Amino acid sequence: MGETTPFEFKFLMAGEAPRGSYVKVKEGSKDWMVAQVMEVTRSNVAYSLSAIDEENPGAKERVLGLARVIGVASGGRLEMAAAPPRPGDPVFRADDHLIEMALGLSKGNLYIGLLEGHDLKVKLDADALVQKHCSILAKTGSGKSYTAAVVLEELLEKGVALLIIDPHGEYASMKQKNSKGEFARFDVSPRGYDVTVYSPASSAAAPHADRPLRFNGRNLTAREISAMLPEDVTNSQRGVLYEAIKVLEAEGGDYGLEEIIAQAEKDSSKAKWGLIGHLEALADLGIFSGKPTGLGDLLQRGRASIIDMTGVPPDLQGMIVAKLLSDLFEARKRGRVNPGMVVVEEAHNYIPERGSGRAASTPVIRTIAAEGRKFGLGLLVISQRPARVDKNVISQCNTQIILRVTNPNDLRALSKGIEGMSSELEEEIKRLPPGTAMLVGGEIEHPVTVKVRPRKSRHGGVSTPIVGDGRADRGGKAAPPQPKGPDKRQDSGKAERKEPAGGLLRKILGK
Ligand SMILES: Nc1ncnc2c1ncn2[C@@H]1O[C@H](COP(=O)(O)OP(=O)(O)OP(=O)(O)O)[C@@H](O)[C@H]1O
Repeated sequence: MGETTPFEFKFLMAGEAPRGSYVKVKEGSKDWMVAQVMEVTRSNVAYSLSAIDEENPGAKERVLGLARVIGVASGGRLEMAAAPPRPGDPVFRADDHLIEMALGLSKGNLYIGLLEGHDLKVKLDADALVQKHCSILAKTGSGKSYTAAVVLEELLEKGVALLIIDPHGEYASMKQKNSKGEFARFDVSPRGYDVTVYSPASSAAAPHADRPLRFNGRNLTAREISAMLPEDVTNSQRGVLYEAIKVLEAEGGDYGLEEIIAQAEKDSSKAKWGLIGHLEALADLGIFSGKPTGLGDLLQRGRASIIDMTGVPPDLQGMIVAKLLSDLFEARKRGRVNPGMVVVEEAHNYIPERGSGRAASTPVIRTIAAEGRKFGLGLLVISQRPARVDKNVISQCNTQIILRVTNPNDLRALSKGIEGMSSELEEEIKRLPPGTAMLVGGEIEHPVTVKVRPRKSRHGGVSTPIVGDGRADRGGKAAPPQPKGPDKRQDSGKAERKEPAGGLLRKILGK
């Protein structure tokens, strides 16, 4: 009792300081100690059985806040608090400038949203995000693709070239302007972006695509084809491939996939059938026929190229991503294409964690995660199943954007893969409302909770209702809850604005 520590303190509230908001208290004579309100408790001794006061029970109500210390702002820098604040000292609502400084919010140039509990813009740093990679992890319906699109819009405005692997064709709507959202409150002007949709499927199967995605299928080396094959293709099957191509090369012929298949068929081993099956699936898709797509076209400054995988079987998607990203990474190493960022939606399908699947694309995405920054190729991975995404890749992502996650395995995976993830943060993550994200890492010094800004472009990830009560078709689950939050949040935002910054809150003795 009567204690404060350099880590936390309790205080009696006279004004408003909602959970998650920031407060300040003098540390010593001149510097401010900044703390975040973690818990708010309301109590009234008049209602305890031993002391019922029927005359004026309201007078005995107390609102207590528990604040966790972030640090001490000293000379424009945040330092660790060495001493506890003095019991009895007044606690104030922290002002915007101090919060910006303490949390490192002012360093960035990508506007993500408003800090929870304060109408303060939270910005991430474009260079750090691209060079040191980023992950967006959340359960379905939490606003994952919406938030991803907000990040992508900001990157496009900074002139970053984007290549988006889009399994469900959700991102094509970035071309169009958004028509609904709290634009004024978030200081956002709707607009569309320069986006080209490519499809690996035939033009009949993908009429919505702007262009087909095609590769040069002539004289592919055994290594190039091998890199496209799923991880579970055996060494004997790969051996058949190397033999077939060796013969075709020795004949000096100009060969394509058809010739490789025909040559592999001549092999006497049974292993050939598994290989031929994969090669035929690729040939049937027509991905190697027609004019090859220019790699330079795919990475253009301030523009997004979307690889829309709608209608492409999952194992072929992995093979296409493997080929595309290997070619792109090689071209980037040689400086033949612009720097840029590769965005992988539904990343658990393209870089599955061991034991939860295999994909041909795993090795190249791991390579980009490990070496991409040397060559100016960033990675943004998005998934609703953190536990099923390759931990090697997640741990390479310096900036994490986490929305609501409730599955215990996924929460465990977040804790393992992300530095500084505490059990308290895990609790927070379970409770995040849709459209509210926690930012961890990057240039942000301390995890922050952000109400993600409205999209400038139209959101294309809306589930299709299949029954009258608004249930959705995705995985048979109910439609993602529409964010009831914004209205409520707006109210609380207004209430907070009424309270003058620095409103006096009286601190009482510790616990
Ligand atoms: N920041 C936000 N502001 C306003 N609305 C939002 C915001 N974030 C999400 N939403 C709303 O929540 C809905 C669900 O978001 P989103 O489609 O991004 O979910 P998801 O997590 O990607 O789900 P799924 O896995 O089903 O694609 C969207 O239709 C959108 O209307």
